[in-house]
Amino acid sequence: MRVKICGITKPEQGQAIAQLGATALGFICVPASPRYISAKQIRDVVSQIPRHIERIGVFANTSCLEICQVAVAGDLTGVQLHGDESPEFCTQLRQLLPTSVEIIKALRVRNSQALVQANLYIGCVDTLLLDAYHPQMLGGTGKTLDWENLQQFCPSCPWLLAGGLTPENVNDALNQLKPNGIDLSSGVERAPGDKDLTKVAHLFQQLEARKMLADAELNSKIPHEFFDRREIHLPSHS
Ligand SMILES: O=C(O)c1ccccc1NCC(=O)[C@H](O)[C@H](O)COP(=O)(O)O
Repeated sequence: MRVKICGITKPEQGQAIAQLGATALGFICVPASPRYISAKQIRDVVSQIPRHIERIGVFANTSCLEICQVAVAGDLTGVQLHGDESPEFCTQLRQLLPTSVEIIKALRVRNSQALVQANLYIGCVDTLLLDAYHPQMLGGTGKTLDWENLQQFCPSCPWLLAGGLTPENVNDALNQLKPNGIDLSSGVERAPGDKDLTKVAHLFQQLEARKMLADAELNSKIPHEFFDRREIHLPSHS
């Protein structure tokens, strides 16, 4: 499962979080955010992390040109559109960015209409991300979604779950939903843009324990299923 830790601003924290197990680091390229980071600063973080770690720039309501410039200057592997970008805007951006650069469209879920809206982006973007709606803030709100109401959400493209995830509630969320990845920011922070490495380590311990449990369950099923199959394939004596 993809695990994106968003709102990285410090090279040493980016490096430590990559070592702890993040598959992606997120950089907030929205100037109004307390987690804002420039393309030059993104480069400083990126220079400290292994190349296989994804590097996602988060943008909101800016131009395709600005996104493309930061994507190149920041050596990004993906861009996340966190504002009110239309499917047409995403299609235009797709034509301008190299195909290797992932486009993630974030939907801030206010009501069930947002989930219907998700269908409009299929084919225009690579991945969807569901985040909580907040009247004043675009992201990093710490607010959780109503997971129970999301159980029917099953888009025909990969999707990431965001919104108020913490080391304490991540298992609850994943027991109810099966996203292709998760995205956390304020739930693993001391202050906006200042990640708490103890909380990040706790998150990965929780995910590791979950994986071990799933593996153990799978292993306990194998002998039974294997035996069943052998019986089915026994030669007939008739
Ligand atoms: O984090 C911000 O400050 C931010 C500002 C403007 C647009 C998007 C922003 N964050 C987007 C993210 O990807 C966050 O990780 C996501 O909203 C989840 O945040 P949280 O609820 O704090 O885990």
